[in-house]
Amino acid sequence: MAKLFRAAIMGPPGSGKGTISRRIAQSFGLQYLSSGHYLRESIAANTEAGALVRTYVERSMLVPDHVMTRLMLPRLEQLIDQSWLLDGFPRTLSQANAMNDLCQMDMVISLNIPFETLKERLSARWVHQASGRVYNMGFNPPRVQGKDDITGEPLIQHDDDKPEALMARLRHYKDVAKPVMDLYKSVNTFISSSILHFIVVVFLQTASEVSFSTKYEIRIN
Ligand SMILES: Nc1nc2c(ncn2[C@@H]2O[C@H](COP(=O)(O)OP(=O)(O)O)[C@@H](O)[C@H]2O)c(=O)[nH]1
Ligand SMILES: Nc1ncnc2c1ncn2[C@@H]1O[C@H](COP(=O)(O)OP(=O)(O)O)[C@@H](O)[C@H]1O
Repeated sequence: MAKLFRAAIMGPPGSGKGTISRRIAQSFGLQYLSSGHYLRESIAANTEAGALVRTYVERSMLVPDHVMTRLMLPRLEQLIDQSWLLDGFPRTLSQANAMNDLCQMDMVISLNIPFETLKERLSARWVHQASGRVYNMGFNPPRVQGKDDITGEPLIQHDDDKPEALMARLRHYKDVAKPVMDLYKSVNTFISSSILHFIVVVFLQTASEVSFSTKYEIRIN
């Protein structure tokens, strides 16, 4: 059996985690698992658990660790014989420790993006609320302005993507992410975006059949 590959991507809001990980997963044939997606699914299911999750997500607060692990770990257990890329999980040390009890990660990618770039990207980010599909008026605009490509439903902008909210979100991200990064650095599974840039460039040079990659741009600080 081919060796399995398990990776996670980390980065502050607006760093491009969702955008790049969907593309990496698609081109390397990995299962893509997004914590945000499963949380939105749980909210849409209108259960008691979903109602609780909603109170956190609506305020851009981290959902409690025990709720997150109960949501994510069973899904990972089902994919025990597959390769995957995780977006948005683990986000805290407690989540990373719970993950480690289930399986070892082969690679953790951290996107390291300058503040000014995050600000620009988030102010131009439009999302389709129900699916979490993300657009950017400059980088990957929708086919019809203000409308989701698949459903045609209206796109929205999140209040906390505004520049005034960004500094606090970033500070919070750094506080929570640092112990997680330290953990993965200590077991040598950690790569920063400059190395990721190198990997993607090599990939571009060797996988010319993957047309999306030629359009991808990664900024490094
Ligand atoms: N210019 C540019 N924009 C990007 C890039 N990657 C993502 N974006 C846009 O930046 C915004 C944030 O990306 P997203 O994937 O939602 O970031 P996340 O919050 O880390 O998951 C979105 O509007 C994306 O369309 C990139 O490499 N270059
Ligand atoms: N691993 C996690 N732990 C706690 N809360 C999470 C986690 N992943 C996602 N969330 C919650 O879901 C929201 C949306 O997540 P996501 O779609 O990954 O967007 P973003 O990258 O902008 O935070 C977050 O603001 C947070 O409230």
